[in-house]
Amino acid sequence: MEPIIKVENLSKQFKNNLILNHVNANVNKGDVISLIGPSGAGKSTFLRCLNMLGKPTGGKVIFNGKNLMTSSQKELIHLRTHLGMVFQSFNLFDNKTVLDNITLAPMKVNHEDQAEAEKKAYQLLKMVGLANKAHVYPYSLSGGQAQRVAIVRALAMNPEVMLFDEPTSALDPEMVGDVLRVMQNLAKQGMTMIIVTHEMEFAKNVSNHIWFMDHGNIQEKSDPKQFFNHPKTKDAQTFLSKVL
Ligand SMILES: Nc1ncnc2c1ncn2[C@@H]1O[C@H](COP(=O)(O)OP(=O)(O)OP(=O)(O)O)[C@@H](O)[C@H]1O
Repeated sequence: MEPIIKVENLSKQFKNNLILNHVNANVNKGDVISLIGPSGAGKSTFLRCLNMLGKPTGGKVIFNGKNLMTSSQKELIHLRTHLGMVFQSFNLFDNKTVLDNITLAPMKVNHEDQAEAEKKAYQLLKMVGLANKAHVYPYSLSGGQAQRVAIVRALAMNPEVMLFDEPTSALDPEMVGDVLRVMQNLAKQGMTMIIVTHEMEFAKNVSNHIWFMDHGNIQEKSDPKQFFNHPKTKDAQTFLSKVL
């Protein structure tokens, strides 16, 4: 089976700092990958390079056989709809209702008609326990609710891969479980996911691959059991001794 995403020698330089240093990785359909590592390792930068939100300075990202590095802006807008992204800070439109937040891109970019887009939005809101929030504005949502709406908004585009950038880091502790449960259900349904996270229990119990990143490279790719019980590199051992 061809990987959905192939990352080849990916580099990202900010001024004189090489933040990503020739990263290589493959993502297969159905993979649930937790990308973990110390602060400043390059995890968010890597994730943003996968969908070209941050333009890499070298290497390739091949998504379904297409090299995103050489894709035009127009192609990227289309290709990005297949790579849903959820940010730490929700990024909802404050002046639009929850329903409009969710249906905007499916109607504008995917040219769905309103009835079709709204039907799907209601189904997805129901799935995340927010069916009664369709007509409210984001300011009236808790952080946990806003993040579940952000997940629904990404799902409404029928993505093949979901990218999560520390989706629970900005939440009050009591909200974290609601969001992680939604993500766990997505994983169970077979969604291909890459999650930058500091939630080690989630990484251990839900993902089927751990990518440990430090100093701009993925230093270990393991299954969770092996990684948490027998980290191979000194950097991973040091990291785990601090976070566990
Ligand atoms: N736009 C930018 N300009 C300059 N340097 C940047 C920029 N974005 C990130 N960096 C630097 O790149 C490095 C990696 O940052 P990144 O946010 O990818 O790390 P991270 O592993 O996600 O960390 P954290 O867990 O704290 O979010 C850091 O040293 C950061 O200061």
